Amino acid sequence: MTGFTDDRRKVIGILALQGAFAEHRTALEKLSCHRRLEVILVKTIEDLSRCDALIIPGGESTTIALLARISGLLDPLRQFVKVKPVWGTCAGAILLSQVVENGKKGGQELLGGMDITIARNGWGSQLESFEAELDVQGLNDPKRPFKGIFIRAPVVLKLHQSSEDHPIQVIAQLASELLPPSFDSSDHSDEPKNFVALRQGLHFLTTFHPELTDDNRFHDYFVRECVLGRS
Ligand SMILES: NC(=O)CC[C@H](N)C(=O)O
Repeated sequence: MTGFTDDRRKVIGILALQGAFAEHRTALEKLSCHRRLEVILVKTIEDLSRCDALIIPGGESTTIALLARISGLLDPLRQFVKVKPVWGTCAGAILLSQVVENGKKGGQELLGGMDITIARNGWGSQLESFEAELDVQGLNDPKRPFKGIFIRAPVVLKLHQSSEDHPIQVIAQLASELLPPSFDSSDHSDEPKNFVALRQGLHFLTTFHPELTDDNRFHDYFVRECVLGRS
């Protein structure tokens, strides 16, 4: 609503079915603006209904989706994604994607939200886990690189055509020379395999784990741009 100021603290939920949810809570609590936030762990439909925004942590996307179905959260989460800001990290990024490749045999349930195709475990067994400095032009203090921690991370394969209202913005990239050999220049397509943090409209995804570092610039970005910036 134009001109409306909301003095209530924003409630940020962290989906707490499986994975690195506790680390996200710690990172949010260290933000300078944390007094404007209430951070809650989300395990039930009632928890979700209190949230103004949600973080879906890393872990195992198939397990998180299964537990969401069992706890009756899957459809409420799909509704939530349509109207409120969501940040997905790693497994959470997979859940936020529209299409997954290399998903679980027999199919894998997604929430959608970001118009992209993502490859689960996209780095393969060769580079299951690695750390790399990221170019973070979309963050505060952009000249300072960010240590990206990638753990069986997904790879963004394709940005789908998105409407002018909701363009996809690249927030962080991995230097091309850090891509595994299977992604080198022999692949002449312009698919964006080095895009590791993207924003589209309300939503934000990182294919790595900012919550496992002491650098909370991605948490600051999500809160500032997607949550508080909307009041
Ligand atoms: N660190 C992670 O979140 C790993 C994601 C995991 N490979 C999945 O499919 O969900």
